[in-house]
Amino acid sequence: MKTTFVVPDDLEPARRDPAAPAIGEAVPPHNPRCHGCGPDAENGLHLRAVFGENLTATATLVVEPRFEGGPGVIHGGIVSTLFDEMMGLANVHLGVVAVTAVLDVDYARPIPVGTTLRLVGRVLGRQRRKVYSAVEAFDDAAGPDAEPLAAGHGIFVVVDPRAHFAATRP
Ligand SMILES: CCCCCCCCCCCCCC(=O)SCCNC(=O)CCNC(=O)[C@H](O)C(C)(C)COP(=O)(O)OP(=O)(O)OC[C@H]1O[C@@H](n2cnc3c(N)ncnc32)[C@H](O)[C@@H]1OP(=O)(O)O
Repeated sequence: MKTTFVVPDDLEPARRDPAAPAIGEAVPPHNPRCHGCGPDAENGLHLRAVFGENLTATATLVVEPRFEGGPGVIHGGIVSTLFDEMMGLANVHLGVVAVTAVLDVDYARPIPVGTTLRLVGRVLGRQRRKVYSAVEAFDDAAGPDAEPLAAGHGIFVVVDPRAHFAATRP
């Protein structure tokens, strides 16, 4: 991967919220209308992630023809959306509401329509209100040792949801 994103080497460890659903359980959608994970989002991605060890969240997704950008390959904006969401879902381990401030995507390989992607989001650590997270997308058919097709990093900032969404929540 050739990203220039810098992960600080002095991150504080992130701690799992004891009240979060157990490892192996589904990550609950944070908003039923969310384009990434909401079950009620018409035309949404409907990601279903499961909590894993080491502050990870994992999901699989088939690259449908409606996700096409270049001929026969996924649109880069869809990859960005998947990455934003998968890191957001991994952050649910922490029991905080954190919104994306920075999203960095390394598109390493073209991803053909029809690929089943395995997406793994992971919390790396914290720095005050910032949560640093990472994500990788693999060809699920390529086996456990395959290199990622794309990878990303994000900085999320913990907010008070009542104040942050006060003006926009329906
Ligand atoms: C109740 C249920 C609700 C559920 C909702 C769940 C949502 C989850 C969704 C999940 C999935 C989908 C996710 C989505 O799609 S979330 C949707 C996309 N994101 C947004 O809409 C966020 C828009 N931006 C903002 O609201 C503000 O800018 C935020 C809140 C991010 C910061 O403004 P705020 O005034 O509050 O904070 P601050 O300025 O004091 O900064 C605080 C710290 O952050 C650092 N910093 C800030 N910006 C940057 C930057 N660009 N690069 C590097 N660092 C940055 C800053 O240096 C400082 O660090 P330090 O000084 O400590 O070192």
